[in-house]
Amino acid sequence: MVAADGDRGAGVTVRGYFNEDLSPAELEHRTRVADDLTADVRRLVSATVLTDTDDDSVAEARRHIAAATAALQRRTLDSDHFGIRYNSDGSRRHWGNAMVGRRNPIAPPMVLHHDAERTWAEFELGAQYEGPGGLVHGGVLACVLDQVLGSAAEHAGAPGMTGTLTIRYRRATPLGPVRAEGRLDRVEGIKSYATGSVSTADGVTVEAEGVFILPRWARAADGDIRTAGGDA
Ligand SMILES: CCCCCCCCCC(=O)SCCNC(=O)CCNC(=O)[C@H](O)C(C)(C)COP(=O)(O)OP(=O)(O)OC[C@H]1O[C@@H](n2cnc3c(N)ncnc32)[C@H](O)[C@@H]1OP(=O)(O)O
Repeated sequence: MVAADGDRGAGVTVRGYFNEDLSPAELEHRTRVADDLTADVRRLVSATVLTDTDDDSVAEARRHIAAATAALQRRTLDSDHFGIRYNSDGSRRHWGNAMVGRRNPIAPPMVLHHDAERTWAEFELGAQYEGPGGLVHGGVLACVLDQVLGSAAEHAGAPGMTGTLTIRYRRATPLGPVRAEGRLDRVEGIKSYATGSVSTADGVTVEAEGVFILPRWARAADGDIRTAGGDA
C-alpha cells in the first residue's frame, strides 16, 4: 500500500495519501455524517440555480449560509485537500473526489458498481451541470467518463493516471438521469486502455476511449498502487 503524504522514497514525493485507520464504528458514523451534510449542500446548490425568490429571502438565505460555513470551519483538516485516506487493511476513502466524493457536493455523486467486465453508475445530472440550455455540459460528461473509465481500469487491476481521454459527443445529453459505464479493453505494460459511454433512456449520447498510465512514482514504489484495497 502507498505510504502517507510526503516523501515516497526513490526521491518521489506524492501528495494526497493519508494513513488514517478508522474503526468500523467510526467509519460508519463518519459516512452517515458526510452523506447527510453533502446531500443538504447539494440541495442548496440546486436551489441556488433554480430559485426565483425575492431579495429579502435571498438575504435571509445568505445569512444562514454564512453561519453554516462558519460552523463547518470551526475545525478543518490539516490539509488543503481531503486526499485518499486509507486504513492499513487497504480500504480507501476518496471522499473529496469531484465525481464520487461523498464529502464533495460538487460530485453528482456517482456511485460506482463493478462486475467482472464493467464498471457503471446510474445517477442524476441536474440543473447545476448545465451547458447548452437544458443539456449537460460537455466538460462534465468528460469528467464523468474520465472517472468511470479510470475506475474500470483500476478495478480490473490496471490503474493509472489519465494520459489521454478521447470523447465523441454523438448527440446532446438532456439534464436528468444518465448511466455511465466503462470497461478495461486491454493492458500494454504500464498502459491500460479503457472504453465507455454515457447513455440516457434514449440510448448512447457520448462515447470515450482512455489511456491510463501507471505513473512514474507508482512504478518507483514497486507498483504497490496495484495492490490497493476497495473503496469505502
Ligand atoms: C492512479 C489511480 C487512479 C484511480 C482512478 C482515477 C480516475 C480519475 C483519473 C484522473 O482524473 S487522473 C488526473 C488527470 N491526469 C493527469 O493529471 C495526468 C498528468 N500526467 C502525468 O502524470 C504523466 O504525464 C503520466 C503519468 C500520464 C505519464 O508520465 P510518466 O512519466 O509515467 O510517463 P513516461 O514519460 O515514463 O512514458 C511512459 C509511456 O507512456 C506514454 N505516455 C506518456 N504520456 C502519455 C499521454 N499523455 N498519453 C498517452 N501516452 C502517454 C509514453 O509515450 C510512454 O510510452 P512507451 O512506454 O510506449 O514509450
